[in-house]
Amino acid sequence: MTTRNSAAAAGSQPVAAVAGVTVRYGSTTALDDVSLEFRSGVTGLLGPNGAGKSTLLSVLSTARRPNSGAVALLGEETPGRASRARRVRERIGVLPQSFGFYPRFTVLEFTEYAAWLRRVPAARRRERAREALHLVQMEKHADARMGALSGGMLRRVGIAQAMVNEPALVLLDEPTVGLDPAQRVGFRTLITELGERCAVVMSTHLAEDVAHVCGRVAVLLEGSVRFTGTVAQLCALPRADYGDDGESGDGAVDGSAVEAGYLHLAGAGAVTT
Ligand SMILES: Nc1ncnc2c1ncn2[C@@H]1O[C@H](COP(=O)(O)OP(=O)(O)OP(=O)(O)O)[C@@H](O)[C@H]1O
Repeated sequence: MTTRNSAAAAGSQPVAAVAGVTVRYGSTTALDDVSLEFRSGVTGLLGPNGAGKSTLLSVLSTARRPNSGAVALLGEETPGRASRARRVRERIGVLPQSFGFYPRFTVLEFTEYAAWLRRVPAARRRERAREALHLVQMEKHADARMGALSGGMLRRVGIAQAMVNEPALVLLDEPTVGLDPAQRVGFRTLITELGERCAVVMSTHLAEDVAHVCGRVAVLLEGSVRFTGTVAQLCALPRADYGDDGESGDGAVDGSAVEAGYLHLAGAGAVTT
């Protein structure tokens, strides 16, 4: 049990928004008329395998253009001119579910390479790479080969490469998958810290991740948004009849309450708060 990220629940301006977004892969509709806004702090995208979470992150990263609908990122309407999309991309950090790397690269070389890809000026690349590695507590492994890292260390370097351009928006696709319980706890702390620096959108199918890290949450089921609101509001759904808001006296929620809210939605219509 932990304290929720209150910054995310605050009524700040949206950092990113999608309106009426539909994405199809052939005959599969991965996102169906999805409208969502993302603000500062950590927002969770919660849903089962195939719900459309990764597809939504690919739209938010500008990697995929929707078949229809509007996308606004960091104050810019996209998709639009290539130069505008590139400008936006330079202010976004992405941790995909898996990322490729040359195994003989050192951790520092890989992070500097990510800085180059994100068009960080040459004079600042090394400094930024070191700062990003410090953020994820990997600076003492800067000279280690990428191919020799454990899964948890690789995920940390993955976060470092996502933060190397000092992004305003960070997209994390299932960042805790494959981590052992202790690593997962450490990662939740790290993601909470990221949410204090920039807006973070994190996809997950783990209710515990949402309970520990997120201020707001959107539940996606079969490509549709079934809930948006605070984590406490999601927890309150099954208990609404009793006037229980799912929140303990210290503003904390737990994973089982999030899971109960999530399961409640399986048989319910869309809820927006
Ligand atoms: N490149 C693709 N080609 C065809 N269908 C795809 C492609 N990518 C995703 N899909 C389909 O789109 C739907 C949404 O997939 P998506 O990967 O966005 O879901 P997800 O919620 O991220 O799932 P997971 O938790 O398993 O990563 C699924 O039915 C999936 O099979």
